[in-house]
Amino acid sequence: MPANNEATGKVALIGAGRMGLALAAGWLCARRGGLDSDTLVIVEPNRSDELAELAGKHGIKVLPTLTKSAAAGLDRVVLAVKPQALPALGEELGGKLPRNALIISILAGAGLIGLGRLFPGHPIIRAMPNTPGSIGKGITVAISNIEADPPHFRAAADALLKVLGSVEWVEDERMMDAVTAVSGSGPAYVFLMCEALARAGEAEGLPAELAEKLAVATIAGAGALLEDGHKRKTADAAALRRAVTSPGGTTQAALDVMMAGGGLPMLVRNAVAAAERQSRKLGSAL
Ligand SMILES: NC(=O)C1=CN([C@@H]2O[C@H](COP(=O)(O)OP(=O)(O)OC[C@H]3O[C@@H](n4cnc5c(N)ncnc54)[C@H](O)[C@@H]3O)[C@@H](O)[C@H]2O)C=CC1
Ligand SMILES: O=C(O)[C@@H]1CCC=N1
Repeated sequence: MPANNEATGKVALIGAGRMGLALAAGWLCARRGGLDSDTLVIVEPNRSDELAELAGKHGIKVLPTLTKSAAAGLDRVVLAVKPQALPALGEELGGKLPRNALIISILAGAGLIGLGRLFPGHPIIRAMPNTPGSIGKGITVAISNIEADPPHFRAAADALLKVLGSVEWVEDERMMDAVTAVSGSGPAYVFLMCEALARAGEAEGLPAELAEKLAVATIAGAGALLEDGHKRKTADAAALRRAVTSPGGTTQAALDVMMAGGGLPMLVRNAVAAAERQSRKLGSAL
């Protein structure tokens, strides 16, 4: 791969499900991505309508499996299959990839050592994005193996991952399972909260459509306010929560219920611990 010129080489995306499609859509967006039909190949055995539409619009080749000719000249290979599919994928790709091709894995649990066994000698980056990345509002945390230490590898990965939003780098791989549990899975916790808030509104007599509208607007608005307070360093989540909570008021009544006996903080603590354990378990099975 040419040093300091991260966007010139050929990229293969292996697996175009939810996350793979979000990545590909970002790369093919002229303003953000910089890849085109000459530089991107997608490997996906199950063509969804979304994939067919995206590939058709940009003239991207979609292959059911990576051929030797498509692998020639690749400098970055992004793995976006389920962790359970990784061992078979290692065998499928083994020997086909150019020796110095950078492997970028977004698989939950899959550690650098295990990936290194499947792709020996390759520079490898383990990354954990999240679904808000599909609208450029995600956050990805990444770590590289020793072979990918030279800065141009990180720059090459950054260029691909940044289409999803911001990218943070860590040096201690043990953090990746916690990252997966917090920001990788985290959107689901917020969506569950939204579902629960809408259902509670309905239970209090609101029409379903209005309850859902209120729940969505409240979560989206609170998120935007939180992000603004964080960026401008004016208010954190606790300060914003206190600003809603009048003494003896309605919010206090609700928060008393949410905090009773450890309440929501303890539930979230236990939930994140379960996700972190599951990430390690997925990794140890590889
Ligand atoms: N969905 C999420 O919120 C996040 C998922 N991840 C990770 O991203 C990876 C993909 O997740 P999703 O996109 O949600 O899954 P998905 O199931 O939507 O997509 C996986 C795709 O891989 C394809 N596939 C399977 N075997 C293949 C092979 N040998 N070659 C090429 N393609 C193959 C499947 O047909 C499928 O379309 C997982 O490892 C997950 O841990 C990471 C961060 C967030
Ligand atoms: O649930 C999962 O395993 C994946 C990883 C993070 C979000 N989804």
